[in-house]
Amino acid sequence: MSLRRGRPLGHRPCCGRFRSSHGGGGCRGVFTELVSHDLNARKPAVAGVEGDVLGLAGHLSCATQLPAVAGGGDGCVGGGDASVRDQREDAGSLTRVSLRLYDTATRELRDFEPVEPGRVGLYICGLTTQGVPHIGHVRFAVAFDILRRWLVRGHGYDVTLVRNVTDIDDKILNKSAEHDRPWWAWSYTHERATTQALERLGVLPPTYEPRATGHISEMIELIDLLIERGHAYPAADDSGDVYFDVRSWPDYGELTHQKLDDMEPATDADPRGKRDPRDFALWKGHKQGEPETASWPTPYGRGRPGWHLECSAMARKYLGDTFDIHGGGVDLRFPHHENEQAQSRAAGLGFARYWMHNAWVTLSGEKMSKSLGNTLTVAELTKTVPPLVLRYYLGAAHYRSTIEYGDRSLEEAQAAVERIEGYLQRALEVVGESPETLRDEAAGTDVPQGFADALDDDVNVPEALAVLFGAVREGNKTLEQAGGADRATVRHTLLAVLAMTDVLGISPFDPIWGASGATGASDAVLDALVRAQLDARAAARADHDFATADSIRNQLADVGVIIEDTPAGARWSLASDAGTR
Ligand SMILES: Nc1ncnc2c1ncn2[C@@H]1O[C@H](COP(=O)(O)OP(=O)(O)OP(=O)(O)O)[C@@H](O)[C@H]1O
Ligand SMILES: [Zn+2]
Repeated sequence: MSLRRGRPLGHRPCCGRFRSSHGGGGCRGVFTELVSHDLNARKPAVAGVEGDVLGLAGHLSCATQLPAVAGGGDGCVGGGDASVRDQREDAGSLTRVSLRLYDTATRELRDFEPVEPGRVGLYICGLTTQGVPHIGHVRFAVAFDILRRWLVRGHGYDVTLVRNVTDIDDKILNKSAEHDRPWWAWSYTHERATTQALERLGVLPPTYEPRATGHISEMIELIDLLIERGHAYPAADDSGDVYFDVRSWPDYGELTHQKLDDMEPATDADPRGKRDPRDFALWKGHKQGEPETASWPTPYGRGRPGWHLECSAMARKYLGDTFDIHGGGVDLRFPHHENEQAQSRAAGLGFARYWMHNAWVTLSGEKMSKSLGNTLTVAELTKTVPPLVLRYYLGAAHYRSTIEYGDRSLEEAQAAVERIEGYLQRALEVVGESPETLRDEAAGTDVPQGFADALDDDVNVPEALAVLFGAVREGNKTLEQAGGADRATVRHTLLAVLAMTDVLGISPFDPIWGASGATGASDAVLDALVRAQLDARAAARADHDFATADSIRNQLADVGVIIEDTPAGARWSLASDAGTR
């Protein structure tokens, strides 16, 4: 394959099937409850970073809308069409433009070109293991999981994903002390809870998941470098702190487009030992009353990592001095990411070339947050909502749009998942194959052009879903054709839908849902049991024993199993409140 303009090495062009049949139409059935443009950004510690930080204004005219689930989406290509306009390169063949990502540093959509052809280094800031994760906490992981899948599946990149664990900080020390637990036990308990929550939501494990406390020597190395270059200094008092000297770095504020002179020190900034109250801690000296085990020896005295420094040190170790994408929640832009970038660049490193930030999950317009007490934990919510539905819910909105939590929007997500699942099950019946036998083939199937274009347009999942539901609608039409559906046509659409659900991490047949109790193994057992009942009912009807047949039907209905009699036999599904009756 020859190299094409704007396409990285390893980029796998998609086949272009379905291009015209699923790409067009208007935007129908929007989830207005689910998504709003209200960024509701928490006020930064300094002046000057408010406004359209995620670059939404005027850009996502359609990206914040989800396709109709009841009727199938009609596609939603109007809003983002400038970026999905194909470039003609080879005579007679259309190829899509290359991947474009919204870079929150430059505040524009940029063509994505990796440092090293064919490879992508992606760093995302993971959680501080101070508590069990709520659904706001895990949104970033779902959003970047979709990006990662698309980089691999759509572009053939070899992706190294690093998601750190902040396993020591003030909050962890305070909370563990409150609960009379060692800080490391408290931290590890919540690291496990986080891993379980992410696994439950089908988030693929990162390539590396480094803990801050395992990278002290890398941090010291970076501090030494910064001191040597005149950008850091040990505190003037004997606190053992080491600070970054913001005045020594003229580009400080570059990431969030602020000037140092316009910045005010954070209200909780401790000025003792600092040259400037805006200087931030690279290293925190051990304080009296803190556990000895929460400090490590350094040339500057015993202490523990500063939050910002750990990410710079771990990104460098696993991704190199310069890497491709750095991501995280929008609230991390300042001061965390600004400081990460300043200290890394001041140390002579290139650091991240693209910055991506996801918006918040809000409840009644407020950021879902432990401190506000308006949280819903993943563990609690998935007791009543299938993890697949929650995954769909968190991933379906554009990553730069706020998700306002609401029961209705969760129900809509459930309906969307059921629509996909219902279609896939019917199509599988017609082709007479199982999801397991089709898995490998689906993994090698190209996704429709419109779907690829949407994801190449700054991971526009709402638009990609519109294409997916367009295919489901077409697939359903084919299945309903009088005289029986053509098997080859059904199979073709079935594979395309399976491929699309794979990319978004919402394939109902992914074994991960079985492990977490949503579908899969437990469903297979349930299916066998219900089918045995349906066979008994069919036998009763054949014997004209309608009382028994009705009784079986009623028993199933009582536990939430809905039966639909079709020319091909009885089919069953679960009512949305099954299991809670
Ligand atoms: N409501 C939310 N919506 C989206 N992302 C969130 C939300 N709350 C936290 N995050 C993200 O979770 C990640 C980890 O955050 P962190 O562990 O610092 O918790 P936090 O922001 O202090 O949460 P809380 O306010 O609930 O204590 C960050 O990337 C942050 O952007
Ligand atoms: Zn970080």
